[in-house]
Amino acid sequence: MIEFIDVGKTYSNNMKALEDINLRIEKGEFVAVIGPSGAGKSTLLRCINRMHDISEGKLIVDGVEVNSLKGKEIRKFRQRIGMIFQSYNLVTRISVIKNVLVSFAPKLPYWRKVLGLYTKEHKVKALTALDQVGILDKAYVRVDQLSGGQQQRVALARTLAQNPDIILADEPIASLDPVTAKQVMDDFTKINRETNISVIINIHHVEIALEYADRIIGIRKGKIVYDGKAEDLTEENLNYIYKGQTEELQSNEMEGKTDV
Ligand SMILES: Nc1ncnc2c1ncn2[C@@H]1O[C@H](COP(=O)(O)OP(=O)(O)OP(=O)(O)O)[C@@H](O)[C@H]1O
Repeated sequence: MIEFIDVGKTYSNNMKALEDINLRIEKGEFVAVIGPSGAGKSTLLRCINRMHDISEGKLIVDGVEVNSLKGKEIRKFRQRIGMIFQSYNLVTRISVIKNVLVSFAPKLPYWRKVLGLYTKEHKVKALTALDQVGILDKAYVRVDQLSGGQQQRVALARTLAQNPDIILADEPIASLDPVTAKQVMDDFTKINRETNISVIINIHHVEIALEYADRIIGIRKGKIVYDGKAEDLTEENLNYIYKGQTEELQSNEMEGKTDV
């Protein structure tokens, strides 16, 4: 379970990115975080795995108070949380399987790490993860020979091989065409249903968020302005989540500001 209690996040430039966040996400939920650009979606996600430190309140993940973790504890904690990015974060000049095997590197003794010697068990786990996302046949292909959607699946397989409790995906389909985007979202759904891993996706495509997620969290100016079932989200709710942006654009246009 992920619990935000009165969480706030202010960046060092005094930008208040999150304010009064109170949130509880149970194990196995499929949640989409939506909101206008700059609303705080990435910040929210990245606080969960301690890529960013919170400035106020408490953030508890499976009983662990995230901000109390230090050094090695943080690395161990992050092993339980898979992170998927828009840019895939793969090493494109090496094979698919080698990219997936990287997820075991933190657990390897130094000499094995240096020599890139993974165990048979690791290889089986990596191949199983590739099978789960439907690209087992690409295991020995170089990543730069794959399409964007296939590369995102490799990233997902790498995360799965790590056997996480939670997957955080920051704009995972932003660089994909609509058909491939849906295939990748289907993968997330399958993983979520089959393994009960919690999936939290930060996403710009509202219609895809509504189609795939069970729960929608709408953020506007660092605050949660909607938290409920996808099927209960109304046009009015959506206007409220995104309204601020529209209003600001209009008022900036009226004031003659074009740099927004
Ligand atoms: N490292 C940082 N230092 C300072 N300010 C930051 C930093 N990262 C984000 N911000 C600011 O915090 C606010 C929230 O940013 P965040 O990236 O979380 O928004 P977002 O909703 O994910 O936006 P987008 O959809 O455009 O990615 C923005 O105003 C942004 O400029």
